[in-house]
Amino acid sequence: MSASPLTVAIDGPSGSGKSSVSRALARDLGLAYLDTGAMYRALAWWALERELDLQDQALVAQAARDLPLRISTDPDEQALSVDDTDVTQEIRQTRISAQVSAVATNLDVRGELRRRQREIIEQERQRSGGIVVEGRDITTVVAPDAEHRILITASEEARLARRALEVHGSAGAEQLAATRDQVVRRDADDSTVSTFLEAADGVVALDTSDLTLEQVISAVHALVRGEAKTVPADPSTPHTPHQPDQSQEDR
Ligand SMILES: Nc1ncnc2c1ncn2[C@@H]1O[C@H](COP(=O)(O)OP(=O)(O)OP(=O)(O)O)[C@@H](O)[C@H]1O
Ligand SMILES: Nc1ccn([C@H]2C[C@H](O)[C@@H](COP(=O)(O)O)O2)c(=O)n1
Repeated sequence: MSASPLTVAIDGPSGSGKSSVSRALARDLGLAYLDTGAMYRALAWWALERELDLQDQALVAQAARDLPLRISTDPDEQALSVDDTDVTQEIRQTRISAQVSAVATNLDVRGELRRRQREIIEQERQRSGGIVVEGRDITTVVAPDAEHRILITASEEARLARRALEVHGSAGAEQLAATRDQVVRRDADDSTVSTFLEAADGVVALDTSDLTLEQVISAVHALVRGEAKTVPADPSTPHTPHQPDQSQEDR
């Protein structure tokens, strides 16, 4: 356990590799791990299970407040349950990936899930010495004061290929086309409410398009150890201390 509590905030678009990298980092450093995307997926699963209209903003926001969610913060145990039903596998289904943005773009839902995320972060800073948290708005809104803030990016082409390989076992034209909705359309929808396609001020951007997963994990370790320099998003502009992003809804 490190001497003072540590939060590592990691954001990035779909298929950039943030979950794989965050889990590995947490495991290596003996920290807790929080997959915030899984929380949005769990809510989408529960709302669909209860046959709610995902377009009904007030109804889905109430579901978010009522959501009986338990999520593991152990990087070695991907476990998530809703009302004692284990949904760890079900939330990864294509039908959830296809519809989750409808709940993730509901601002009242975001307010409630962010509140829960901050609570978990605080608990784990006390209990485990720190946490690696990943999502779309962690570096900017959920934990803008995190000790380390990293945006993991990759070209659209690389992200499509990674996801196609993961879901379909190959990245031919047919598989890439089938993956497009889960990556490109979803990012377009999700980026209407969060900034994760470009690094905010003070956030280190790491382009992983041409890196293996192992190389990315090493690069992130170096950043956290302080061996790599923290750079502003645009190296041509002078670095100014981070101010929490006031432009994004923070409820
Ligand atoms: N640098 C890399 N090179 C090759 N494959 C990678 C790399 N990083 C991750 N992957 C693979 O890409 C796939 C997507 O990775 P991962 O699930 O970590 O992405 P993500 O950013 O969390 O996506 P999402 O937000 O959609 O859940 C996984 O199969 C993972 O093993
Ligand atoms: N902090 C977050 C985390 C996730 N989302 C959205 C974006 C996705 O459509 C969905 C599921 O995330 P994934 O499991 O694919 O990483 O949740 C968000 O808006 N903010």
